[in-house]
Parts: sequence; C-alpha cells; structure tokens
Amino acid sequence: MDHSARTMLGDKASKSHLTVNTNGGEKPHVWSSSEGGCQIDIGKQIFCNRSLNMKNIIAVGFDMDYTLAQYKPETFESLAYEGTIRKLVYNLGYPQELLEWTFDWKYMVRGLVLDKKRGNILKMDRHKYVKVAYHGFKELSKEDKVGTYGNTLIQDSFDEPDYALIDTLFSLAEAYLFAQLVDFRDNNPGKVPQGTDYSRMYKDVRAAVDLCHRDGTLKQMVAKNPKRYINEDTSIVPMLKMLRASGRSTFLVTNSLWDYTNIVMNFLCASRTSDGGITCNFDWLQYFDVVITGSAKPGFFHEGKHANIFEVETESGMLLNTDNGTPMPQVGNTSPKVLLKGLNKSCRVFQGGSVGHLHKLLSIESSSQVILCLMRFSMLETISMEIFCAARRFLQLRLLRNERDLVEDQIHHLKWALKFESLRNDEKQKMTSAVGELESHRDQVRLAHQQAQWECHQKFHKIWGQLMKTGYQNSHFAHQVERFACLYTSQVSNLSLYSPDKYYRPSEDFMPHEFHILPL
Ligand SMILES: Nc1nc2c(ncn2[C@@H]2O[C@H](COP(=O)(O)O)[C@@H](O)[C@H]2O)c(=O)[nH]1
Ligand SMILES: [Mg+2]
Repeated sequence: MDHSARTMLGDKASKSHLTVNTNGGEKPHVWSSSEGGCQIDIGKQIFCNRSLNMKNIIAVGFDMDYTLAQYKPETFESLAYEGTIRKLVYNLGYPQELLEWTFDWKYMVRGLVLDKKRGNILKMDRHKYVKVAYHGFKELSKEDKVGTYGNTLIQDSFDEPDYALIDTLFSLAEAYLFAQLVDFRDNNPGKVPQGTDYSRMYKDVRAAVDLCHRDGTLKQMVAKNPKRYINEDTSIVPMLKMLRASGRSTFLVTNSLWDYTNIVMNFLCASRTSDGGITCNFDWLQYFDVVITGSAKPGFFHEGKHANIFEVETESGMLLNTDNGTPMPQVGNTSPKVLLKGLNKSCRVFQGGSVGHLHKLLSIESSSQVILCLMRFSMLETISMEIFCAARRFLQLRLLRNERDLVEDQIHHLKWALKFESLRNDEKQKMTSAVGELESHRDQVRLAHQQAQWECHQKFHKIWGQLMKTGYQNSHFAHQVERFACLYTSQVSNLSLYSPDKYYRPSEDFMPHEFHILPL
C-alpha cells in the first residue's frame, strides 16, 4: 500500500442517505445539495486516524475494483471459486470430485492469515498473537495453538513466503478453497496429486486464481452482465461532480486494463435508459482528469520506479507511445492529429507508468497533496453494528473483568497471609476455605467473561468473531487500518456526504491510566 499519499479506505455499498424520487428512483444526497449537510448515519460516517485537511488536497484519486466497483461476493467470488476449481481439475490434475464442491462466501473474512506450510488459517491480535486458529475447517485446541505459535513476544513475522495475508475481498474464495483442500488431503491422502503438500496446494490455488483474473474467466462474465456482479451505487457520480466543482482534480488508478475498466466505469457512472439499460460510451471520462489502467499497484507507488507509460486510444484500445506521458507523434505518422488529440482531451487515459508520471500529469508536487481512496483493508461488517455492539459489550465485559480482578486480588492476599503470617489454626482453616470459595467464584467469573466475550464476537461472525477485535484487543486487521489509512468508512462514496473542504481530525488518544477518568 502507498505510504506516502494520504489514503482513505472504504467498503460495502449500502443504501441509506438516499431519498426516493417522485418517480420512484433513488436520489442520493450530497453534502452540497439542499438536503445535504445533515446528521450522517453512523454506518456512513468517515472516521479519522490521522489529521487530514481537505483544503490542502488538490487531487482525489480512486481505485476501481472493490472500491468504486463494489463486487457482490456471493456472485463474483463464487465465479472465481468455480473458475479456480475447474483449473485445478483440468489443468493441474486434481480429482474430478472437486467439481462437486460448493462455496460458502460468508465463511472467510479479511484480515486472516494463511499458514501455507501447516494448512492453518489464523486470526491474530495487533501484537500478532494468534487468537483463533483452524486447520482446514477444524479448530486447533488451545494447547496446539500455543504449541505451534507460542505466546511470547518472540514471534514469527507471519509474512511471505510461508504465510499469506487475506487482505482483499479478492482473496476470500482462494482462502476457502485452501481450507477445503487441506481437509480433503487429510481425509484422502492418496487422492491429491503425488507429492502435494499444503504449501504446494496453496501455490496451485494461487496460480489458478491468478489465471482466472488474467484469462477472461471472470471479466468476460462480468462484462456480459455487470449488474449481476457489481452493486449499483448512485452516489458515485454526484460525489465526483461535487469534488470537481470544488476545484479538485480527480483520477482513477486501476490494475484492470482499459477494455474492462471502460465496462465497469460505464456501469457505475452511465445514466440508465428507461428499461434500466446502459449505453456504453466514454461519457464517464468527464468525471476524471486522468485515468491510469494496468497500473500494477502496489509497485506503481514506489517512487523512482521506472515504468513505461502508454496513452490509450479509447475507441480502439490501441496503446500509443508517450514521452513520459507527453503525447508524441508516431514515427511514420507525422499527422499532428494523434498529438493534438491527446493534448485537447479533458481526460486522458494511460496504461502503466508510476506515481511520478501521475504527479506530472496532474501537476502535483508532493504526495501530501493527494488523497487516494483505496480498499485494501476495510470492514466486512457494518461499522454501525460494530459500534452498537461494542458499546453494550464494553459495559458488560468491563464489569466482569473488574470483578475477576478483584477476586484474584483477594485470593492473592489470603494466600500471602496463609504463607507469611503467624495464624491460629482456626484462622488458617477459615482462610483456606475462603480461598477455595473465592477460587471457585473466580473460575465462574472467568468463564462468564469468556462466554460473554465469545457470544458478542459470534454476533459478528460464527467462526472468526468481530473483524476489528480479537478478545477485547484490536485485531491485526484493525491495526493495519489504523496504520495505513488516514480515513476509513463503509463505502467510498460516503465522501459525498461531507464538505470537500472538511478538516478531518482524529479523536484524542487515551493511555490505559486515563480510562479511569472516562465515564463508562
Ligand atoms: N492477475 C491477477 N489479477 C488479480 C488478482 N486479484 C485481483 N486481480 C485483478 O486486479 C485488478 C484490481 O483492480 P484495482 O482497480 O483494484 O486496481 C482487477 O482487474 C482484478 O481482476 C490476482 O490474484 N491475479
Ligand atoms: Mg481494488
């Protein structure tokens, strides 16, 4: 992920902040409209990790897939899953019975880590302690978990090549398939191709998924029927219009190539005909100053990286050489048409390049003047649900924790007295039985605390619990969001609900000792 440019993370299309028009259509509110500027529903608010004064931002950029284009995992990821299975069977020699397997698109969540060698899937807290661990679909016992991953500060880094981070929604199908294959190999050791260990299976799944993205397996299907795979979001165009009216440049940087980008952006931005159809044209380009396709992120953001940048001739999809983004006449074709065409266009489309080219094209001097809306990490659950549940849970769990700590302290006192004080026999007996009673009470409170905590987590996800927490600490995933994003929100078009000049400020930090002065 880009560390230099300001980033904002968003996810998940939702439908509040829309009013129903007299003709039944949905009309989104934007901050600048007469209905705008009102109280924003918590599920649509933008949260701030680090200060960001929009007044200093001169260009706002967007990633396309899973940011502007919110794929429907139930259809899109299922497509990836089925395509991957077919490649495993027909290209890589896995048994035909895999074709019968089904995909539970809700099972995996982002923020998990795959242990390729051991066939395990892990959820970690922000200190990288493994808190939930599954081997395939079988939960590891506490002993196995601690035995394998330890509970001390000296830990594995949980990075590539032995581990893989499930950090995008694109990875959910491959993680699920990996778990299925782990179970399958354990139960049918002779059925997987010879010499296939867990790491090899992961490599095969990765290669098959990769091929699905490259050979048209997914994109052809989406192009045929975008509505089946992508959520419509009527707030995108008003958001882009408002940003541009405020004087900001807008740009798109996508790893997708031009043909697919054009289809998806048309679907998201084009006005619908009366029968709900879309006319495919290039009108959506009016909402951007620069579009970069085939950007090869994250490498695109590495300053100083040399990468060729080509101009895309939008009608034909033909690539034209450029001099670092400046149009140049083609050798043998000295007609100024090509040159001027590029210079006169309000939006220019490119393939490749790097962040340096982008700055040049937008006349930007520093990354701090750019905000980039990415969706590498964000929330699967709705934020409002997180906050609602967290508030109730906070009270209940804090009371249980206080009680547990109190009882533990009483036990330590009594044990100390029994060991070091000269006591009469009857006093000793009384204290010993009090210790016994307190210990059983402590065990009950500990259990109640664990249970309440788990019940709350289960409200979010039956297997992995709350995405942003492990136990009562922030999850590794939440920690990544905190580290990498200035702002985060449930969907990128929530930006339309705020003034384009807003000064986003983070809430104050609290040290553990300061929590005592906070009301519960
Ligand atoms: N070759 C692969 N392409 C992949 C994979 N996962 C996703 N993708 C493609 O990347 C872009 C993402 O676009 P962006 O707008 O978010 O930059 C999209 O075209 C995906 O199909 C992969 O594993 N291999
Ligand atoms: Mg993306």
